[in-house]
Amino acid sequence: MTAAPDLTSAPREDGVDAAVAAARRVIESLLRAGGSSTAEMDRIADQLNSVADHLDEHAPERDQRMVDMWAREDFTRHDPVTGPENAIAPPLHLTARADGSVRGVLTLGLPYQGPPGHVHGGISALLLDHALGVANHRAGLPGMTAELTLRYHRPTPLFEPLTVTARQVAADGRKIRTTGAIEARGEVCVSAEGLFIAKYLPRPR
Ligand SMILES: CCCCC/C=C\C/C=C\C/C=C\C/C=C\CCCC(=O)SCCNC(=O)CCNC(=O)[C@H](O)C(C)(C)COP(=O)(O)OP(=O)(O)OC[C@H]1O[C@@H](n2cnc3c(N)ncnc32)[C@H](O)[C@@H]1OP(=O)(O)O
Repeated sequence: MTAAPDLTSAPREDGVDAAVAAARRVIESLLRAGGSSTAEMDRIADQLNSVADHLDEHAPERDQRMVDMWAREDFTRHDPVTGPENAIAPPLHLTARADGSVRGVLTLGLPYQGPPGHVHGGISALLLDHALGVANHRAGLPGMTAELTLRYHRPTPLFEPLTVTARQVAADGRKIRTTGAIEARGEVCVSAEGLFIAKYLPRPR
């Protein structure tokens, strides 16, 4: 069986992707440790600030970095859902399925908590907005989100595999209709319907 084609950038094991994976671990570890931890937080703050200082000293100008971010035709590497260069991305890795839909599996931890032990509704909305956007891209007719309607059927668990799916279902002129869902243990936790308008802002040059 051949692997499903990638629609988002698979993280590499070295370079910035590895540093970003470490940063995600730091975010989770800080939240896990919390205010009553015996860890030396003042020292940790100094260390983290010195890492950030080093990164800033070696970063390109922001305008140049924006051009770089939008130079690729296939995947974005910086976005807050799938981006291997973005430490706030879970990240979600999406692949194309033969039926035209897109699919990814991820497990969310403490940084994404809303209700006790469950995923924040805004995080579910973020995942679905992006997955619907990637489904539109895959269908060859991308657009900007004009409306996103979510139904929260049941709480979405942390610490368990979640399956995110999306597909473009109709296009009428510039109006694109796209649906998606987040499932856990085979049950739909959140479903989404989106209206997208075929338009994109110019890329930085
Ligand atoms: C260049 C592509 C980039 C490629 C990069 C390379 C690799 C990328 C690879 C993968 C990335 C894949 C996917 C990306 C993933 C996720 C994308 C995230 C999506 C977003 O995160 S995106 C940010 C949030 N999004 C906004 O920030 C939109 C703000 N907004 C606007 O920018 C305008 O508002 C707009 C554009 C929506 C419409 O403006 P407009 O001027 O173009 O169109 P206009 O108003 O003429 O409407 C035309 C017809 O749509 C109807 N219509 C319009 N809006 C409607 C609404 N809300 N409800 C119901 N109907 C509506 C009208 O009623 C009319 O209908 P009719 O023709 O029948 O009269």
